[in-house]
Amino acid sequence: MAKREFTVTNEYHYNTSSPTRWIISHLFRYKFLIITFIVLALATNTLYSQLRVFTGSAFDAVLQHNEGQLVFIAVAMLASILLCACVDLGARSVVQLLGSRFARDAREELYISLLGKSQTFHNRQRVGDIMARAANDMNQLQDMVVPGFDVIFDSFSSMAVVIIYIGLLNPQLLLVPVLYVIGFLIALYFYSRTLNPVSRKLREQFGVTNAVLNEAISGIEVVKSTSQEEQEKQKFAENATKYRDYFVRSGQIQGRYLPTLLFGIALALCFLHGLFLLLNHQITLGTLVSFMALAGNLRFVTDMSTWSFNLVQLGVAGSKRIIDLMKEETELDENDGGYQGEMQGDIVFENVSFGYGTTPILKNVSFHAKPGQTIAIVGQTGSGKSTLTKLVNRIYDAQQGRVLIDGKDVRQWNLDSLRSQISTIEQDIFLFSRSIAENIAYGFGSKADQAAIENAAKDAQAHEFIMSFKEGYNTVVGERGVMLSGGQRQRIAIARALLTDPRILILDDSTSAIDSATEDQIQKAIKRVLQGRTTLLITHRLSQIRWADKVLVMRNGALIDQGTHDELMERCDTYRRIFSHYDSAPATEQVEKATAVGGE
Ligand SMILES: Nc1ncnc2c1ncn2[C@@H]1O[C@H](COP(=O)(O)OP(=O)(O)OP(=O)(O)O)[C@@H](O)[C@H]1O
Repeated sequence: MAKREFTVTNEYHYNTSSPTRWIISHLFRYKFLIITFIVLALATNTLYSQLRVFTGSAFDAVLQHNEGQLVFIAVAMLASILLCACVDLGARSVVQLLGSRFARDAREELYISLLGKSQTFHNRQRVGDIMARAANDMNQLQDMVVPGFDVIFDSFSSMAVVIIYIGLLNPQLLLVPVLYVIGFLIALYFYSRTLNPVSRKLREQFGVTNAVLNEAISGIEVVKSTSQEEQEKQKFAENATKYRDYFVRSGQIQGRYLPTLLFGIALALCFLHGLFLLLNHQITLGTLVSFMALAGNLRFVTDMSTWSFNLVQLGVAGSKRIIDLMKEETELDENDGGYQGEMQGDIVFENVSFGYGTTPILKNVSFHAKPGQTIAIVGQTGSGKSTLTKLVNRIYDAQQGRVLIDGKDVRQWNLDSLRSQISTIEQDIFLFSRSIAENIAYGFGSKADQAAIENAAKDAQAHEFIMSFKEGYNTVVGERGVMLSGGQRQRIAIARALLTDPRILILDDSTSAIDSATEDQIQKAIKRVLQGRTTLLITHRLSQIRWADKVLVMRNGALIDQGTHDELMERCDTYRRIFSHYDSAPATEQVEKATAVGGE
């Protein structure tokens, strides 16, 4: 079984070895619905064919002036029509239920799988492509069952029933229909084979087109500010054209569909053959009428097979894309049986090296943070400060060396237990498009009450600005929290961390452009959130560095020195360069200057 960072209890496991097996394993969860549908669909087709036979019998009754039989046939036809309508309604409802359950289960399966994927996986994937698979390919699955499978089963069962009925009328009449069915199946096989690769490419191109659109819309601010609408338009047009070309190609294949022509010829031959048997007194006129009406029923399967097979092909192509996504390798495992203790917050980096690809980013980093200590991390931009913190809660794993928490390698911890006791306040804070209260309570689930949320917000210096909104804590913050300023978002994130009360806090406070009143509030909030937990604090602010028990100085991925602010001022050149002009300029500026020096 593939590695996963998240699983749910009692999860149903589907066979993902191939698209067809996956579809079957989904559908077979609902055997009762399948059997009911098969029985009802067969009953509908039998009743429908019986109606054709009644029509022929009515002709014979008219020719024989048998009024009694004519009345009986009329009543039987009416009853059959009513029964047929009811049974058909049942069949359609059951298959709809089957299709929607299939789509729901598949959506849930994909969603759980995406939640369980590692950060490296999500870095690789384009969001637009995932969305295309999750939305459009999923819809394609539902269409594959209804009307796809529904129509295919219906037409093939109708074909079988028609052949049986014709055989019962007179076995000699089977000659042309059977030849037609054989020809039809061969043509259908070649049709599917030609259409299959085009359908697959069509689905893939849809994913690419969607990803391009998604990127342009997500980065709309950059597109506008750099006046690159034309470039984006062209890029989209190129992809949309490719999509259209596949669509046209698929249409051409459908247009060359042979069975429609075959059917016309077969119907004419059926009539000739029937006429021949009639003239030789082997069948009655009524039988000929029934035969032609039954043969006419084959038109349904001929016409429907073009688009219903196309739907199935698109569904199978969509299934393949969904399975491929679910089967994508992920690097970390949830480690269900791992260590689950209450965390003290002791962090040790032991000769840790790491790179995102082949280029090393962190080189042989070692340090120790005791429970409750605040460790500031400073260094030039791109020196690996954020990367270092990402190894603590296993967003990534160290490639060499070990990261230990409370003396245990993070890889030995149960992932959920590890991550739930570590909070991160990123530089680029992500808020969900939900209410402020929900955003603060995120990570605490439904356990947080309003009073606790408000207390956390007060401690994070956020209560005041939240109350200035008309809807207070119920204000919805817009996608990614766009309705809030950077400083406001940061305080919401601090409130979230205060509420979760983690043992280890990772705080990236590299933002600089904040006015002094807000700055003051943020400083207070950060000072409050540091209390009582081990904190890794990425910062450019001297005031915060002064609170730290230890400062780590990073340069080009190496930890070049560590100690208290005073010790480092005394012995570390790079560090001294950072703060040598502190008296007059803000710390951020100093770091920027030092970055230029440090990078030399
Ligand atoms: N997801 C990623 N995939 C590939 N490379 C990455 C990824 N994230 C960061 N890097 C690279 O790793 C290096 C270190 O980045 P990191 O974000 O850790 O630096 P930093 O010191 O936190 O920088 P800053 O102060 O600008 O935030 C950079 O060269 C960056 O390009």
